[in-house]
Amino acid sequence: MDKITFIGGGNMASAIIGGLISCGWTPSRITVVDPNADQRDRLASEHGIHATDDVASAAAADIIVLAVKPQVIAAVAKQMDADLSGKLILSIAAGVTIASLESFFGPVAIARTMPNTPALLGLGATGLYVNEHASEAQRVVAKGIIAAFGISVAVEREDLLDAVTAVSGSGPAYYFLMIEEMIRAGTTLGLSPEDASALTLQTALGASTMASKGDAPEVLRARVTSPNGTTHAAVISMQENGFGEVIAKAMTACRERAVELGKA
Ligand SMILES: NC(=O)C1=CN([C@@H]2O[C@H](COP(=O)(O)OP(=O)(O)OC[C@H]3O[C@@H](n4cnc5c(N)ncnc54)[C@H](OP(=O)(O)O)[C@@H]3O)[C@@H](O)[C@H]2O)C=CC1
Ligand SMILES: O=C(O)[C@@H]1CCC=N1
Repeated sequence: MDKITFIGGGNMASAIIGGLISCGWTPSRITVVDPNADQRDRLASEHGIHATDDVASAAAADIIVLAVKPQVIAAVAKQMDADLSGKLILSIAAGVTIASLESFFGPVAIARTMPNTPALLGLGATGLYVNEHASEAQRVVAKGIIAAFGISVAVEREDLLDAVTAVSGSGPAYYFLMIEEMIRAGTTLGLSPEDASALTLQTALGASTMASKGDAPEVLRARVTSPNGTTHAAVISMQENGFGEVIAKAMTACRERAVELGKA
């Protein structure tokens, strides 16, 4: 059975580890490396996995997940300073290209991915691009790991991973912001924060569940929108205030930041 080591035990590693374990990975196959003792203690007690601060020890694993900030990866490679032939490196770092990763770790099998935090619930949406050094078996392993915490999309070109970051990697935050703002506005309109929150959250769940059943979002929206009714008034206001433009600009900024992070 393959052993997997996460370098970096922060938000995203926690989400993926939670997903792997709830999908049946035994904790004894999973190690996390993190310099922060509190972080290590939390992950070890929460998941029953091994936690260490010894980055070099990661080279012993079959699969090494790079779950540190993009700017830290070069230092991690220096600390490891090991021949990783035959291993699979799975990077989740935003923007960091396969060319950069190969310059740090050598010509080894690399799966560059872009997951998102709903992985914690098994509801992750992940983009995947695998380099030419990965065998078919390693590609299958990478897809299997991702499948443990949600769906995946294999992109045709590596640069499309930055678009994946703009859609789904950072995407949960856009929905959380929408939820925050709807609760705030509902409260301004007179509801208690508790009621505004309960109604907003159930509406988000209901809408996303309906949208996932196959009908196009514009069709579902049309069914809510009575002629010249209340929804029409709200949607017209959103469109007149540049809602589509706001989203498009935000996602472009996201992709540009991913490209920048890859150059850092
Ligand atoms: N959060 C998200 O939604 C997503 C994040 N990502 C990517 O995941 C990666 C991690 O992000 P995220 O989990 O949010 O970040 P976090 O800051 O939560 O986690 C990174 C962890 O790595 C630790 N760390 C720092 N240096 C080292 C080192 N040399 N060796 C081992 N561990 C180290 C940090 O410790 P300390 O805090 O003490 O420095 C921290 O615990 C990033 O590259 C990001 O682009 C990808 C998709 C989604
Ligand atoms: O904000 C970030 O940089 C990371 C990458 C995608 C989601 N979180």
